[in-house]
Formats: sequence, structure tokens, C-alpha cells
Amino acid sequence: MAEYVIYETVAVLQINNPPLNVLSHHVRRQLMSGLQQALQDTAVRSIVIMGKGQIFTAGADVKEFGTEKALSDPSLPTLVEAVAASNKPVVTAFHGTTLGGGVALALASHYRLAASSVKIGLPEVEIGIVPTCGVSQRLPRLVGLQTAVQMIVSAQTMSAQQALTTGLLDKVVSGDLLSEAVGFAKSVEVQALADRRVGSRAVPGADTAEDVLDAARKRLVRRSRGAIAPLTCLQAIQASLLPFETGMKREAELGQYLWTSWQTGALRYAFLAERTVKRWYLPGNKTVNYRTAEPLVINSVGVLGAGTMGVGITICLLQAGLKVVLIEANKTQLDKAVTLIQRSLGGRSHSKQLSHQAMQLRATTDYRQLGEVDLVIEAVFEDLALKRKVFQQLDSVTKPQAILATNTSGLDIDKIASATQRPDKVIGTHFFSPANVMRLLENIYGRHTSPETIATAMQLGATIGKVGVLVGNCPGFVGNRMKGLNFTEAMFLLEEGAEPQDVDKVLEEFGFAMGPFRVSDLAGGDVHWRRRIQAGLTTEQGPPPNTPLLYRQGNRYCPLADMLCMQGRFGQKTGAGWYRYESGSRAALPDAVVHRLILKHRQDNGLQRRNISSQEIVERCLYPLINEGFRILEEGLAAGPQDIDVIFLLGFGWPRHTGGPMYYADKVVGLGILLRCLEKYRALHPRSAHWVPSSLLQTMATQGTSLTAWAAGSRL
Ligand SMILES: CCC/C=C/C(=O)SCCNC(=O)CCNC(=O)[C@H](O)C(C)(C)COP(=O)([O-])OP(=O)([O-])OC[C@H]1O[C@@H](n2cnc3c(N)ncnc32)[C@H](O)[C@@H]1OP(=O)([O-])[O-]
Repeated sequence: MAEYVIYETVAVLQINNPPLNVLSHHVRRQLMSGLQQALQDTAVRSIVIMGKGQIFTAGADVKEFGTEKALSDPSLPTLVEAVAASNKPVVTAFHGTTLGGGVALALASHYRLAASSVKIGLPEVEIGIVPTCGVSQRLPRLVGLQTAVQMIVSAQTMSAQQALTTGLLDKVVSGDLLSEAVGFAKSVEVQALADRRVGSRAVPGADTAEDVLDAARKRLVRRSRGAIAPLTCLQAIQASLLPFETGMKREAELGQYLWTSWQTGALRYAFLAERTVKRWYLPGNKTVNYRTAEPLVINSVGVLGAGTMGVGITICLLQAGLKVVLIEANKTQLDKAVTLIQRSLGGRSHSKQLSHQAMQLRATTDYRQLGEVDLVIEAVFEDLALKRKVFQQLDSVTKPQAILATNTSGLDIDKIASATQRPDKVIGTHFFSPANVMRLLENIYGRHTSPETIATAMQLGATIGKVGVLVGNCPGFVGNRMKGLNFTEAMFLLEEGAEPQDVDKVLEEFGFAMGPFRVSDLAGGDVHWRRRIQAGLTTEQGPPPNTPLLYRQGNRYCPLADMLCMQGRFGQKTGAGWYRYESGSRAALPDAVVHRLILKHRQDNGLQRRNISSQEIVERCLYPLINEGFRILEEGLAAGPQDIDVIFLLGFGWPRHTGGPMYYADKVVGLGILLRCLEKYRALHPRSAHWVPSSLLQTMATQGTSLTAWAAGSRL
């Protein structure tokens, strides 16, 4: 609701809709009625709009979008325009965070005030909408095109000080916001309003406008990769150069265009899915869930292994204010890691000027220092025997109630847990590289993992600013199990006629930041090669004895990646992989050596080259992965499609504007079309088991059920 209080001649309207003061229908109704009351009351000479609680407002109510409530009177545009039309001065005073619709109210007001700690932002582009309600028209008039583009198109938040400098704020206050706002409102009661109305101003620096917009357009064309919201938002900003009323009409048209696009639905879904997965439960036993399981309190964490992952994990633990004991047997490696960690946390190594966070780190080669930690994250080399040995040691040196987590990217959690006397306290915490940057934490429970251990790992994820997704135990877990198929098919496409750069280009146009071959070169081809060797699919010298080159373990197999690794071409780190890299450069250059290797491979094995369309590349690379997602749901390894989608959005660079693989299949491709496509490729490639449609997909496609509707019904 919104509260209405009078302070002498000032009417204060306070939004009170905890926790985030979103501008839901009942809030808008009360704000509107408060505004009307203040306008009618002759004793009132000015109006303050502010928020109660933690923040001013998180903006429009995203959960109302698509429902009748979003349009019910007063809609947000109606409320905002009523504020703009007020003939008494309106002062908006914000604190905490002010997003979207909150900024719209502020821009329509005559004055803007904020607490010094405020963060101001326009996240609309991230949920695929234009910042309407006049934001795209008023903001450039107030702060200029350059700043408006930065705020609207890149959704960057602004500090109070920046907002003051750019002219978005009239004043930053450090005292009590309510009394400051009331005092300020009183001081402007006699001021004329005409030039305080942002809509009546001209955009400053209009002579350089085209240059600014052109530069932004070029940047966006390069970066948007199929997402339509950023360029549409830019068009709305451009309309601010027109007379205000014309610009408002254009803003509304562009807003409607985005609103009705499928991408907006996908982005809104992604926003909500990231929050839905926090409400975790065991797919096979819903009684074990975020409500019934209590996490342990974690104050100190041990990290075992100071390689790239160990360092990244340590940084995010320290950043969250936890104490960390970092263990590494190799002293040189340990020292190197400490320097990296201190540098990243802003402290200087070997000086007294270490940041407070860096001072919470104890780095040692001595395992016994783990005796007092509450939880250990093991990040040693990806080798089952090694990890089992390490867990045996951890079991003996840590206190009995400590949780033992493994940062494996696909090894069997139960096999690791069985090396200890406390399998109930063993869990997988799969971080993604770089661990201090990537927001995903794939948490994997084993057969014996206790609810308390799961709750603790999920809570730890939230503490360190990650989105934790809980999944069951299977080779590769959810992410790598699905992703592996994408690369498998990408390689088959090389056998049939494509070049690595063709496949990468199509998938980058689809929206991925990098295609599968560039990703492989970045990650290092040797990582998966070792895994294939361990799985018995290949050897360091080539195919295992008596194995056909193009078939392994009953399935079609492409040996091209193995051939590259046998030549020491591991990707960027060796200067060559699927591409070649000039010294010091990360630019992937097509390589004649790879071209000849593929050509020879085709010739040697009688593989016919044909032209492969972009559509086929998308279908071949993405549909088996999606089919595997259905299998994962069928096997009860993920609670719902949202969990899978969040893993791909946050861990694998899946383009957000498509919602994630499962949403894309359900809402963009259509389950019926997906099923027919899988069947078509199954007939063409009978030796690839991943084309066999999952029975869950078959049932849903045949019954015409929507995956998202099915999931919404089954979610806790
Ligand atoms: C200008 C023209 C038109 C206007 C357009 C707009 O304003 S568009 C809107 C522009 N605004 C945005 O895009 C808002 C973006 N929001 C954020 O960035 C963050 O929520 C935060 C920084 C405000 C708080 O972070 P935090 O980590 O403290 O909290 P958290 O993120 O975990 O969320 C807690 C709960 O609140 C829920 N919820 C949050 N916002 C909204 C909302 N607007 N609506 C409804 N619900 C919302 C969220 O789903 C979750 O619910 P659950 O799952 O528990 O049922």
C-alpha cells in the first residue's frame, strides 16, 4: 500500500509494499488517490513521494505483467503522467535501490532527491522491455543522450554521486531522508513549475546526437546477437529528439512492439526462473526442500587445491566475508595463488596494506590446518582415484560435523562420498570458470547426502552471490551431460561438410558469445580428451585396439578432436587448436592445417561433403542437448525446466533472450516440431543414440502439453 501523511503544507506519499516496494496495482491505486487528495487539499502546497523499508522501489511488478492487473486503472503510465501534470511541486526522494518504474516517477516529478547510498537503475532491457512511461523521453532531456544510452541500453546502475553529477538528482542528502525531503519540498513551494517539467526541455547536445546514437548503434549491432530489446530501446531514445508528444507516441509503439515479442516473454521467464530455483526440493522427494531443511552456519571454509578453480573459489568466499584456509601441496603454486588472490581483492602482497577480506585468508601446505573449518571445497585435478584419496584424508583431518564438498565437473559423487565415513556430509559444488565471475553453482546431491548438507551448500551459494541449482548425480551432472552432445554433433557436421568457423558463426548468430569450437579452444581441448581417455573412448595413441575409427561403444564417434590433441593442439594455451592464434592474441584465425585435416579425414573414410544450412547447424547442435534435458527431467535429476535453463543461462552462455534450452524448445520451436525433427535426424543417423526422443517429450508433444505449464504445476 501507499501511506498518506501531512507535514504542515507537505503531503508525503510513502510506498509501503515490502519487501521491495514494487509498484503493484494496489500501490498505484493508493498513490493515485493520495496524489488526488493532495492536489485537492488547499492546505497542501507540495508533495513528496518516497518509500518505506529497505528500498524506494524495485519498479513495476514483474509478476503482474501479462495479467489484467498490469493494465487496471491506474496503470503505471497513467500514474506517472498524473505526477507530471501536477500543478503543485512533486519531490521524489529515494533511498536504497530505485529501479524502472521508480525512476519513471522521479523523472515525471519536478525535483529529485536521494540518500547518498542510493543505486539508480533501469533494468528494463534485461527483461526485454522499453523503459516507457516517458523514461526514454525524459531521461535524455535531463542527463543527455550519452548517459541515457548508458543507463537504458546497458542497464548499468548509477550511484547517488554520479546521478548528481549528471543532473538526474537535484540533491543528495546524508541526514534523515524524510525530514530533508519535507524541508526541500517546503523550500520550493513558491517556485514556478514550468521549467521544472522535464518533458518541456530540449535534449542537451542535440548537435552531436547523431554521432552518439551511431556509435551506440554500431556497438549494439555487434553485441546484441539476435536480442531485439537493446536496439529497440535505442530507437526509443532517438525519438527523444522529436517534440515530446511525438516522442511519447513513438515510445509507446516501440514498447508495444517489444511487449508482444516472444523475446520479452523469454527474458521475463529467465528473471523469474533465477529466483524460482532458490526454492529447491528433491525431485524424487518433495518433503526435502528449502523450507524443511536447515542449513549449518558456515564461518570458515577450507579450499583444497590452488589451481585456477581453487583461486577463483577462494576469491568469492573471501569477498563474501568468510574465513578461508587454502591448502596446496606445491609451495610455489601456493605462493603464486596467494599473490593472485591478494591482487584480486585489492590488497598488495607482502605489505601491510592487505584488504580486510584478504586478511581472512590462511594459505598453507599443511592439511591439518583444516581441523577447525566448517566446510571444505576440494578443487584438485579431475581424477576419481585422486579425489577419493583426498576425501579419505579430509575425513580424517576435519571435525566430524564439517561438510566435504567436491568441485568436480562430472565425477560420481557417491564414489567420492564412499571414500569417507560421512557420506551424508558429502556434496558436489560445481563452480564454473572463472569461479569468481560466473554466477552459477551447480550443487549435486548423492544417494546419502543429508538435507542439512544440501541446505548448507545452497545457502553457501547465496552467501557468495551465486545462483545455486540443485541437481541429481549422473555423469556430467546436468550441464556437462547436456552440453557434451552439442560438441559431439558440431564435430559430425565437420565430417559432413562444415568448417569449425561455419558452425561457430551460426551459433554466435543464434546468440552464443562463442561457438563450440572457440569455446573448446578457450577451455583447452585436452580437458575433454583426458575424459574420453578415462572413459575408454580413445587412447593417447588413437582409437583403442580393435575399435572402428568412426564408432565407439555402439555409437557414432568423430575422432577429429582426438587427432588435434595428439598433435598437441589444445587450443589457445598452445597457440593452436580448432583455430590458430598469433602470439599473445586471442583472435581465432581459421587454420589451413585444420582444413586439410578435416579434408583428409573425410577422404580416408569415404565421407561425402555436402552443403549444410544454418538451420541444420542450429538443429543438429541444439536439439540433442534439449532432448537430453527432457531425459534429465524424466529421470528426476532436476526439479524442473527452470533449473536446467538457469544452468545454461548462467553457466554456458545460452542466449538469455531465448529463455534457455527448455523454454526455447517449449515456446519458440514447439514440442511437436522438436519431436518431428528428432525423428527425422534419428532416421538419418541411426548410430547416434541421442536422436532417440525422450519419452517425456513424446508424451508432451503428443498430448499437446506445454512444458512450462507442466513445470509450474509441479513446482513447490
Ligand atoms: C519505466 C517503465 C515501466 C517500468 C518498468 C519496470 O519497472 S520493469 C521492472 C524493473 N525492475 C526489475 O527488473 C527488478 C529487478 N530486481 C532486482 O534487481 C532485485 O530483485 C533487487 C536488486 C531489487 C533485490 O534483490 P534481492 O536479491 O534482494 O531480491 P530478489 O532478486 O531475490 O527478489 C526477491 C523477490 O522479489 C521479487 N521481485 C524483485 N523485483 C521484482 C519486481 N520488479 N516485480 C515483482 N517481483 C519482484 C523476486 O521475484 C523475488 O520473489 P520470490 O522469488 O522470492 O517470489
